[in-house]
Amino acid sequence: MPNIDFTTTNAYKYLTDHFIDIAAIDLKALFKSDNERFTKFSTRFEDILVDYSKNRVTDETVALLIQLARECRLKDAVGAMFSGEKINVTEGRQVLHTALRNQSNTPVLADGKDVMPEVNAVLQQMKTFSEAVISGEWKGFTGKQITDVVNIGIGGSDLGPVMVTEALKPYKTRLNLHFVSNVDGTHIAETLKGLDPETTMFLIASKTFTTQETMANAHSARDWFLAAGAKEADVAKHFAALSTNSKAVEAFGIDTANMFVFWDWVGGRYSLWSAIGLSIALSIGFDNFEELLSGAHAMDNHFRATEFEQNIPVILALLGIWYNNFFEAETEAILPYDQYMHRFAAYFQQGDMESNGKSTDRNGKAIEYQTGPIIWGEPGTNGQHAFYQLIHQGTKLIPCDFIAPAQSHNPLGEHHQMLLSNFFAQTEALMNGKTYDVVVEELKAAGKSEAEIEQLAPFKVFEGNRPTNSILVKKITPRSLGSLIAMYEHKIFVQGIIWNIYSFDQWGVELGKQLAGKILPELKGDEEVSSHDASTNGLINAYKGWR
Ligand SMILES: O=P(O)(O)OC[C@H]1O[C@H](O)[C@H](O)[C@@H](O)[C@@H]1O
Repeated sequence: MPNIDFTTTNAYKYLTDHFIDIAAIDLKALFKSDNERFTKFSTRFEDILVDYSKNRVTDETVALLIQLARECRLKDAVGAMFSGEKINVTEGRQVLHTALRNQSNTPVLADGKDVMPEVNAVLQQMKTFSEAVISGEWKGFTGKQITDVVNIGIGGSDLGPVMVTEALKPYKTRLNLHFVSNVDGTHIAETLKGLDPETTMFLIASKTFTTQETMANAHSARDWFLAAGAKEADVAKHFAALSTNSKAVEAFGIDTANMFVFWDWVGGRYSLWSAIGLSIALSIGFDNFEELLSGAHAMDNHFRATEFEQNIPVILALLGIWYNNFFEAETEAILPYDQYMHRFAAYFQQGDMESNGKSTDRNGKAIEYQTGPIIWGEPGTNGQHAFYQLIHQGTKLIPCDFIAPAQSHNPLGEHHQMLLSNFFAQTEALMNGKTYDVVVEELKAAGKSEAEIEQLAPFKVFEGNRPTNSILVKKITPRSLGSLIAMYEHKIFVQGIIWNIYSFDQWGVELGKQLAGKILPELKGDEEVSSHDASTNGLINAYKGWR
């Protein structure tokens, strides 16, 4: 793996100087001076059009950013990931989620062994199982068909399946999917309220099968099931496990025939393509799940083989670095104009922030530059009526990705045109803003007095010059969604390479877990707790007094 401090490269030096020029230029002027800008700075991948022309870049910026990627030896890093090098160094693992969707079936080696036969065997098992449950051939303990499936998992064992099943709801089978993640008993209690133990199936989704939240919810689900009169032997008809940890699954009492394995070279937040995607296969049918994999595989091929100049994940990653490390933008918004994609930003909060929220470089040294951005977002148009004020007129620069399908799954009257008119209008408004002179004209036309105009005008000015990417997709289908997800995954990878961090571990989530493990037994008795700092002691003791 390359190991280069990007701030020591020539490209970084050039970009630092170049930034001073670009910071003084307005996006509108860039469009005026170049008729080819849209053609040059937009690219198509199958049914996805990525327009990055509304970014604060010139030909020179893009060329320098690509030089940066070259100096950081990005190509070698891409090769290292796909060919199964142990690039997840701190955990001693390969990073091979791309093998899970390797529909071309070419051998992929991990420790010298081709992983494809195992990958295909699990896919076959998922196909057989999901088809039996969907068709109703699979029966519950009283002989009834399964109607509802509850996926119990958290983090990467929840967010991907939730996001995809929501995004692909138009493809839904007859099964109703539910997701329980939070250890807050409310989550499982509320989910189970409407369900019938005779027709409910549980998928216990956990890479490690040791995660506290998931194990607690899995036990509660089993208690609920057994309390309905089912016997231990009936568990096999209603519980399946998705995990890398066969021993723990057996110890929990799940029939190994109902176990769907994956491997430690699949990162949790990259696992929806693995057995963790069983809830997706049940929700949209196995053929559609395969389409999702195919779409991702097509993007993998694009990422692997396309020159950086036309490589969508590479370009998006470099633009992110431009804002993060030169403009000092702290956040990035993902704004899907598609109600079905309402969990897309939440999904990439884990994908991006757990991957690149690091402050130690690959040499083990503390980092002195900015790494991963804060990712956030909500579907349009709801966001427009909530937080867009700050994006338009606040003091912070927030690069935004606008995503919209050209075709709606629900072409209801003029709804979709209204939605898309907002999608187009927002990026235009963010770029163009509104000048003082235009504001004055408008106020005059509205019959305002000179004094009123003078008083109001400053508040109505929009500076504009705010960068956006527009990602227009012909239609959100399993295939196009697969490509979109893989596009963001690879963007995250590229940024991790440039920032010289390890994107595939997540040590930062451990400390809280450890401390919770220490506090849990202290909550049991009534005695006062004094083993922590004054604040933590005070809070624990107040809780004990109130419960
Ligand atoms: O799938 P599991 O082993 O239950 O892990 C669930 C989640 O646990 C932790 O929070 C990790 O930081 C996540 O990356 C992971 O997705």
